[in-house]
Amino acid sequence: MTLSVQGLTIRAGAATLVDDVSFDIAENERVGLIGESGSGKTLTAFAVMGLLSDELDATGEITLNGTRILGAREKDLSRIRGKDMAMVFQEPMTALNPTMRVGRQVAEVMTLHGKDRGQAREAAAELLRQVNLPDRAVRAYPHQLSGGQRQRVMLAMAQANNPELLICDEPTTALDVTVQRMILELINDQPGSLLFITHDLAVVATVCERVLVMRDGRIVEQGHVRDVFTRPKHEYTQHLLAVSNA
Ligand SMILES: Nc1ncnc2c1ncn2[C@@H]1O[C@H](COP(=O)(O)OP(=O)(O)OP(=O)(O)O)[C@@H](O)[C@H]1O
Repeated sequence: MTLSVQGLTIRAGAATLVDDVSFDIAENERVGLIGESGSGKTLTAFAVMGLLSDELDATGEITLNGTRILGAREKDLSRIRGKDMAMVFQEPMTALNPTMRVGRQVAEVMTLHGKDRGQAREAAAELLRQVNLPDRAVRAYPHQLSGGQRQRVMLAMAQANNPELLICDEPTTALDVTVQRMILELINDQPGSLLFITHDLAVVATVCERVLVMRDGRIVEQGHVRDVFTRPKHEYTQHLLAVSNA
């Protein structure tokens, strides 16, 4: 698996929200994406997933295993999304269908990509068990679960087809510390490549090998976590580290 993002620029009218962003993620590589709120992290992740809304104008090149993502037709993207790459969103309630039992939602990600319905149902129950959800979760609706449980449903869905690239967008922000730790361990146990958006530098230090630092739509610094965190070159990275150690 190789993800390549080259010169990604995203505009909304006259405003440039993401400005000439380039990075690669190699097979099994774990990359953290940090930076202040509004710096363009989520938009970058959405562009990689082919999920940018139509009113945004995106240029540059994004390829996954050589297949073009940016500008690809929805029909082609839907074959890749949820299969080769999957995303865990910041707020699971917006990504889950409130009217469908969670077991069925997890199963549907698999039937959509060709798995037999019965097998998918069994595999969904197993995936939900693997993220430490109680058996009753299979038949629950999203609103009947806690925030941490819903986030684990998202993780089960994201893993359903063993994607080569998993993107997590602040998956633990709204959760208490114990549940945060559990979700992080589950993410850490995932095979494959990872793009992990977070405000928590300690998480990046534990989970990731490489880190990208974004500010005002640009990547201001990128490198190995130990280099960037011990010898930050950019003033903004120095600031982020100083604040996190305070
Ligand atoms: N559809 C849109 N139209 C116009 N502006 C948008 C749109 N989506 C996002 N933005 C703006 O783009 C900027 C980057 O947003 P983005 O969500 O990528 O930030 P972020 O770094 O993920 O922030 P956070 O850490 O708070 O989630 C923000 O200023 C946001 O208001």
